[in-house]
Amino acid sequence: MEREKIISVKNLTKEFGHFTAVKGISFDVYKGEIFGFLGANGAGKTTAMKMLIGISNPTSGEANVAGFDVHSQADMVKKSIGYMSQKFSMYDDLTIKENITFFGGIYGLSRIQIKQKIAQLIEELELQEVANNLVGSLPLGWKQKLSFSVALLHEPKIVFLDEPTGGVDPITRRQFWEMIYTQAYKGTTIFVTTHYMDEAEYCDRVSIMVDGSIEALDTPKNLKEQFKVDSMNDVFLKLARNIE
Ligand SMILES: Nc1ncnc2c1ncn2[C@@H]1O[C@H](COP(=O)(O)OP(=O)(O)OP(=O)(O)O)[C@@H](O)[C@H]1O
Repeated sequence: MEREKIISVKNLTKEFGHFTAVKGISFDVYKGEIFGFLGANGAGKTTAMKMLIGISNPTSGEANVAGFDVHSQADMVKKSIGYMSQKFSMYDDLTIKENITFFGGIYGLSRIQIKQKIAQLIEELELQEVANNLVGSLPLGWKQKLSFSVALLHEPKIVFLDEPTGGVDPITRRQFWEMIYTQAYKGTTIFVTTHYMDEAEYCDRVSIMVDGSIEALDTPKNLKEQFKVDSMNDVFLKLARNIE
């Protein structure tokens, strides 16, 4: 059976004046896949992701996300996806319940749906003791898990995660990845950027961007074989060195 493409990108390009940040990238992502979008600082990952979530117009090329064209149907793209940015995006001065209520409203959930989601999330994340505490008082790892859950409130087909685990310890990162696996198992597609190469190993497939171009794209296993190394970290280093 042919796998369902949920993201399809062809020659996608973004120029800022004379500088080309994304240079004609092409790739497909399949339903339920965990797709790692890697690259060094400044490689163009965030710029590419912004085009895929419909908040930045491509200079040229095409991208279809969840069945919608990012250029002409950006509003539909936004409704079909969840997004969690590098910068934690909840309100520190609202409680956990208030944040869920607020974002549920933005995503168009009814009052009953919001109530159900609050109960569900508080139980799943074991936040019973702190549900009425300000989000600002939570440890970063908890905020990130909550932020991920909030990005999924409207049950999007795809969730885009831009360096979701920055700054937390390996155990918390591992717990975060358990949540990602659970969600992918339910059929949600996960598009994730990360700087942590151990996390790249957890992805179904990984693309590696260097200076605006995708220089490698395959499963972690195949990439390690292709570059004749034992870890994704070494794949990354070898690729960056070859390009220089
Ligand atoms: N609005 C903009 N105007 C001009 N240049 C920009 C703009 N946004 C990004 N750039 C440049 O495009 C390049 C790619 O930036 P981008 O943020 O996409 O990289 P990245 O791979 O996401 O890096 P990081 O991991 O640091 O977030 C960088 O050289 C950056 O300075």
